[in-house]
Amino acid sequence: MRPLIGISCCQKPFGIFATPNHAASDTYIRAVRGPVAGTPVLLPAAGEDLSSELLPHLDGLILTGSRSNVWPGHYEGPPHAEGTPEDLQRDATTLPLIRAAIAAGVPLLAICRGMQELNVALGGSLDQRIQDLPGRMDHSTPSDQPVPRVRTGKAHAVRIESAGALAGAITAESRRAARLAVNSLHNQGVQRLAPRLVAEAWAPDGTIEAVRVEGAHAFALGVQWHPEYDWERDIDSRAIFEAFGRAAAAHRAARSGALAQAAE
Ligand SMILES: N[C@@H](CCC(=O)NCCCC(=O)O)C(=O)O
Repeated sequence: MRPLIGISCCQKPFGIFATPNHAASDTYIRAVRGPVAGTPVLLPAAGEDLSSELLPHLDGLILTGSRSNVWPGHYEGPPHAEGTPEDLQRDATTLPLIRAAIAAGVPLLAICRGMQELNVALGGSLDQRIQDLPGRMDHSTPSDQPVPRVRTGKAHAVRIESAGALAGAITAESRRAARLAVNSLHNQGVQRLAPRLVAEAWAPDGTIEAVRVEGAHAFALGVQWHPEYDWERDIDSRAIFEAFGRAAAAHRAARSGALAQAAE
């Protein structure tokens, strides 16, 4: 049996009546069916803590990227600029789910907005527009490039902590180089790092690009870039998903063993 991988959804208006729906990009589904070797399960932005109902059935959790942003009230930040997209229902679902998944030892891979949620869920804060800060790069989606290029192209390099969880997940060649080239589609980023998080990768301007959860019982990694866009061409993106998949498969085996023991 493949491990069950929860994928966080956003609440988005669909159709002529702009009816709220729950959605995640197909790129996450394909990554789970491919290098993760799991079964994807979409988790709705239900607006409430579903941890106790969901986590006993999940072997891994992917916190997805999104144009929307974590509500600043969750980290005592200033209100967003007018028109900045938010998703309060998603926040209300993912922030407690992240804390519970870490406590329960459910493997977790947090991507872009997901890494920002991880930082906020554990007590950190966010800068809302990195590009406006002195000495910082513009990490956002360039408006002058075709979208496919932005997603599958490389925007900048990141320096990697050579003895961390990310280094253990990527290829030996990139580990030795302590460097990766990544895409970049974000305005926000880590301001105050949460107490339990350890920074593991940095952009040239110092922006934190990857974190691990210190003392986590299982795989617990966040990345600010999007490996789901280019894992079919980028061996390190693929390796990150494969490492997460191995952790989810181990969780599945342990969970199956526990279920079998309980049935005796
Ligand atoms: N909104 C946050 C997080 C950015 C993010 O997750 N980007 C992915 C957008 C989805 C896409 O365009 O493919 C921020 O701006 O920092």
